[in-house]
Amino acid sequence: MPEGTLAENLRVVDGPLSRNKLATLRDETTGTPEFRRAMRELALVMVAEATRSMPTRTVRVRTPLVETEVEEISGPVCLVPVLRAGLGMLDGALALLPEATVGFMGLQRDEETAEPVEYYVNLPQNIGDYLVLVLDPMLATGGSLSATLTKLKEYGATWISCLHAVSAVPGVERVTREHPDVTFYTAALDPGLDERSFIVPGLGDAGDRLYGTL
Ligand SMILES: O=P(O)(O)OC[C@H]1O[C@H](OP(=O)(O)OP(=O)(O)O)[C@H](O)[C@@H]1O
Ligand SMILES: O=c1cc[nH]c(=O)[nH]1
Ligand SMILES: [Mg+2]
Repeated sequence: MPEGTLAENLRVVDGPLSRNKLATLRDETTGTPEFRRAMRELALVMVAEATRSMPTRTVRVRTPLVETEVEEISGPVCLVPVLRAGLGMLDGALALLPEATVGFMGLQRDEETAEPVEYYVNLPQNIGDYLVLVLDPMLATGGSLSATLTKLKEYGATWISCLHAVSAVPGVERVTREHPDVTFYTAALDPGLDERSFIVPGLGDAGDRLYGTL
């Protein structure tokens, strides 16, 4: 997906700060504590960007001087980390959105087929009332995200944005086409996948690097 042909619902968040965090994440010499910290900090950047498109409402407050109009995000937010690796972005997201509800989507790719296998789902029943932010550092084939979005829509979610550290072009093409009503934010857009469906250049297995299970 060369520049200029990016899907309309894809935003590449590639300012100096996210590039800097990605540099740490991509480097194979980065150990688990530093990797975890960089992922948390990248989540702060991504959430700040993704919340720009959230609807707001005007409310009145009193400053120490006068009454004035201010804006606040109009609606509760539900964060949905895709287990495990999505948990690496949760703490950063909660730092900016401390009142958010958290739903969980448990998926693990089959190592042979790279197809996602669902093992745990815990989402609010009234998720249709929420602005939903899906957290998952890696978007590779798009299979895990596609399953997540299908499940969220089955539960009634309508406003959904997805936040990723690294996305591969084939996966992005799939999810942006299948879900034109969802907005996808990624810090990096990598060209492809290897024979095991790992993103190249990528950063390796995000879950293993976050939790030391290499
Ligand atoms: O786009 P896809 O091809 O579906 O690949 C992306 C998925 O792979 C990783 O999870 P993984 O299955 O490794 O589980 P883990 O987070 O528990 O390690 C990642 O966090 C995504 O959920
Ligand atoms: O490159 C990849 C692909 C899927 N999951 C990961 O953690 N990394
Ligand atoms: Mg993994």
